[in-house]
Amino acid sequence: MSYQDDEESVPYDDHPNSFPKNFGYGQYEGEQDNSLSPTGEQKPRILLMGLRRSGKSSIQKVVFHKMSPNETLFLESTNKIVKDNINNSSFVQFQIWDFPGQIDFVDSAFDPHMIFGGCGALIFVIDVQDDYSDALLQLHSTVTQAYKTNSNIKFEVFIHKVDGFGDDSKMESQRNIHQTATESLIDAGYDQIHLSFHLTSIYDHSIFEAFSKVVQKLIPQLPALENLLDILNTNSAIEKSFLFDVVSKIYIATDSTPVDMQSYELCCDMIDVVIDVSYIYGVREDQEAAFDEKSSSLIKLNNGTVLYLREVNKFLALVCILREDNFEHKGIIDYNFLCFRKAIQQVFELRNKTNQMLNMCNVASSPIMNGNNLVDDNNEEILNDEDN
Ligand SMILES: Nc1nc2c(ncn2[C@@H]2O[C@H](COP(=O)(O)OP(=O)(O)OP(=O)(O)O)[C@@H](O)[C@H]2O)c(=O)[nH]1
Repeated sequence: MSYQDDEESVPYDDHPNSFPKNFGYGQYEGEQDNSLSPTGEQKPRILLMGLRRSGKSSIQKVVFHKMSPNETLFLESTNKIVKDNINNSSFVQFQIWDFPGQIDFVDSAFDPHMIFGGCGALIFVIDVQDDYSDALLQLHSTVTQAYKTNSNIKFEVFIHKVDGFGDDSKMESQRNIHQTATESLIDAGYDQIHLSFHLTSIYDHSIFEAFSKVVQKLIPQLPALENLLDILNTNSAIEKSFLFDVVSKIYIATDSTPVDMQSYELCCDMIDVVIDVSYIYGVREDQEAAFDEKSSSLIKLNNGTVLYLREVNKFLALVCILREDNFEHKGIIDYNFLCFRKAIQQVFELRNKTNQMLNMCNVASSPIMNGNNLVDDNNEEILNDEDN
């Protein structure tokens, strides 16, 4: 068994809705692999696990590489661990490891510390269109093994391929899976393990919404971002606002009011429109990217609602939903937005400073921690040992 160090990215030109190279996630030919962020921080790792053909690679390709869902029909089975560096705005930096379905982690040949040690979240994908009893057994063994190694991991179960299911069947599958999985953990004495469940499909926005929630749990600054969005909403009569990572369309934060799926979908569609129109009409010869500080968009819906998008930085956009009447005070909204953008920059700067200081302290005082983080080289060794 070997692992592949970073994904062979699908060439961006192949996909009609793809971004140019300098706009995308992941690593491209010629770039260096680096499991550290530019500030020297160890990137959290997200593991994608589940049985064969459950849909792991499809999820990763659709969310982070703009592959259209239909193209995933032609994906070949993964036979190595595929690592993908997601290296975008400073809030969205992590590595995704896509595991082949046939790997058995309970097998003693694998060092669980190398796999689960630096892991932030473990996504276990269950194909709900198939008989999922084996998947539930594997979920149990994977989660318990991971928890024994690293109790800080967030466990996320994607009840996947729910397209074509009615609301009742979706709820029933979720109830069954939730009940069986949690009961088996409690019976085994692991009642402290918390599993989060998400109904997902690559054929609609549910996969982006679920990934948004996974990523948000890995952003320590989330409460600060939510607070800033709440303040912006209150002072600008905005009903709902999302801070989007433009490339993947996952939202890294929203205000404290509940998310309704329709609003999220509308905002995602708006991002698509803005990016597409920008790339058709907005790119000048001397420009690399069409999404810049002047990017903004306003869409009036026929129900008296307005969608308003503003660029926050190269990779982030704020998308707000508000009543048309309240948009009469556009000047105030724009002024408040500038204050919001400045505050976000300050959060970035503070985070970078803290990380640099922490790294200096770690280098000085904790060689063990560094050892634990140096997963790449060691991992290669360990997984190659399997071959021998
Ligand atoms: N209907 C439906 N099919 C899906 C969905 N996601 C993935 N698939 C299909 O499931 C099949 C397997 O997808 P893969 O992404 O290759 O599965 P995998 O888990 O990576 O498989 P291994 O690499 O063998 O472990 C493909 O034909 C996909 O098109 C979904 O949300 N709905």
